[in-house]
Amino acid sequence: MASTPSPHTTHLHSLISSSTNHNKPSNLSFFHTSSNPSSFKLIHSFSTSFSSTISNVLKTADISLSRDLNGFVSTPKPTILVSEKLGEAGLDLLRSFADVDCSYDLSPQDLCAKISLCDALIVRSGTKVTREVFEAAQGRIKVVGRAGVGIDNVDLQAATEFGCLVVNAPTANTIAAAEHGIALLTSMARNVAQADASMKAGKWLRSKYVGVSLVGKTVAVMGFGKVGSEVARRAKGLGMHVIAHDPYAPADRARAIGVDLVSFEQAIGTADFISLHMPLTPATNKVFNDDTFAKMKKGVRIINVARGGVIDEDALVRALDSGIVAQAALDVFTVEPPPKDSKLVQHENVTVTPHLGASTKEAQEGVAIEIAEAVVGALNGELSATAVNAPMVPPEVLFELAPYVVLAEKLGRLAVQLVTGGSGIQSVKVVYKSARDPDRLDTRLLRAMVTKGIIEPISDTIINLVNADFSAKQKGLRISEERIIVDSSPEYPVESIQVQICNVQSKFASALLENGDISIEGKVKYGIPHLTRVGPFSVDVSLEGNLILCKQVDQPGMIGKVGNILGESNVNVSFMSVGRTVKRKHAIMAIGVEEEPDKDTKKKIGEVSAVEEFVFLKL
Ligand SMILES: NC(=O)c1ccc[n+]([C@@H]2O[C@H](COP(=O)([O-])OP(=O)(O)OC[C@H]3O[C@@H](n4cnc5c(N)ncnc54)[C@H](O)[C@@H]3O)[C@@H](O)[C@H]2O)c1
Ligand SMILES: O=C(O)[C@H](O)COP(=O)(O)O
Repeated sequence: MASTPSPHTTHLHSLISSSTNHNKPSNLSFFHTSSNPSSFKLIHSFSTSFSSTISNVLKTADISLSRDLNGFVSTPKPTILVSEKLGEAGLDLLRSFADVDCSYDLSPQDLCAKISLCDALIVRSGTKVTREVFEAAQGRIKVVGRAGVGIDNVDLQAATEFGCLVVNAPTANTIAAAEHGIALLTSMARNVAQADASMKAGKWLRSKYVGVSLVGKTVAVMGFGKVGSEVARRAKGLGMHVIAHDPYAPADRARAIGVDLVSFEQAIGTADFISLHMPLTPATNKVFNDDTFAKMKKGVRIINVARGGVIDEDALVRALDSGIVAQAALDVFTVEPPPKDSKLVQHENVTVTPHLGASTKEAQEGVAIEIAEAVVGALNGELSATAVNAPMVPPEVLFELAPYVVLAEKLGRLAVQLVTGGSGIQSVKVVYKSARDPDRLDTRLLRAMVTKGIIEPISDTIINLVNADFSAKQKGLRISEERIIVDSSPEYPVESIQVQICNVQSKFASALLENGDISIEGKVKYGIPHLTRVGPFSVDVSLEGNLILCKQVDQPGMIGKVGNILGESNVNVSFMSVGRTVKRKHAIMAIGVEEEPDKDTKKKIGEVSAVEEFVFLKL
């Protein structure tokens, strides 16, 4: 195991892959700025120099998975523990390669007892792969395979710390989940489950179970990803009007199937049915709560085949009791299985299924094959396209790039927060200014970090060096790169990094360039990442804590006014910088703050007469 990582190396650890695939072309492109003779063009598949750099890194890394796996592969037969039911085709594939131990329904203690004898573990959503499991494995376990999409039952941080690769099977159960969503939608609308139960209890209640029709009704699909878009397609086939909310879905993908992308408020305020398909992330945790139920159309019907945690379940019971929500159909729960006396499960207007979304024969066979291939490949030391974490690598390996790695992620994270919800991000450009010869500057790690910064806040996928390009492609996100050679010291790998998000609307119009792209730029100064440009405005603040960007009329006293408001609310200002394009016209202030200002404080800043716009950004 590696020595304790520094904050910088933690980022590196999270990005280093287990091995590299020299054959896999990347979607990376470098573009030429013809006006600038020192820039260069390379429509790129991984360059030889790059591949060998990474490869060498992995070969020399004491704890690289490559090396662990190479060592492991030389042992006669690995052991794979399968802790939940897996399709036979997947099991056959595993058995042809390893000793397979199918032990279902293990207690946490039994799992911990077995794990030190296993090289890989395959689970579904029912097994909690906790830090204790990795501790108990005593370094033997190399791969955890999640036979499905959601990886919220695996402690990814612990897996990464213990050098264990986690892979999932993200595509094989999409249709099954979408079909289950539609099954719940239609059966809920016609009270199928309730009517069935009443008949089995000897009753014949024709007038009690009059349903509602679907044709012409509006369904809001919340989360327009793989499952959401398939649900939308099917709902259109039922004659429904389909709208969707997904701040990060491309509008043209929605348009192609006749779906309007709308804001969260519009979606929940106009829909007759709301179908949930977003991942469980800190941003979506309990996003359906008392406040949001109150904004819904009275009598709305809710379907959840995503994750229980996106709904505040107590609030849903209240909304059902008050009639705001007429019915709910739920496949997933905050705690699974839910308590037997759960008011939600027992509610007469609620239809429930025990997390069956992915449970069709076809999906389970598909998932089993997908995960078996991924686990066997990983045990053979191959690059996995569905890796969701990465093993740790010693800090010295990419020490030089460490502060730039942090800068790249923070710029991505900041840029994505400047996008107005509903805009849909399709194209991102990363511009590196460097004095280095291009062959001596490996930007794949930096690009992966920008990708990580952009995607992680909007997804439950952990982005690393292995899966950054794959994840961007899956989300329809094109990341292009430009390198501009500048006349400075080649001692430093990068002079500046600029992140541009193309053709989107921004919450903070001052971050837009003339061509309509959001643009932010940063540098590393004394080892610390700094924000140095927002749109056309130069600033200089270190990227630590949180940030307020504020555009105001360039006049005396503005720093004091905003500073006072923050001070009165006990918000500590850590850094501050003012930039302007033309004297006495407009300026922007970049203010580093340690705490997030509360609603009132933000309101007061917005009310300062010379403040034209401002935004709070989490780093
Ligand atoms: N019930 C089941 O058995 C079952 C089966 C498959 C998938 N799932 C769950 O369904 C969900 C979707 O799976 P998927 O394969 O479609 O994933 P996906 O990543 O393809 O799609 C998720 C979409 O949600 C969007 N999103 C992120 N944050 C959002 C927000 N705040 N508001 C609205 N949209 C947001 C993303 O941009 C993305 O387009 C996941 O939670 C997954 O675990 C459940
Ligand atoms: O995230 C998923 O893939 C689904 O929730 C399916 O979970 P399961 O494998 O436990 O059925």
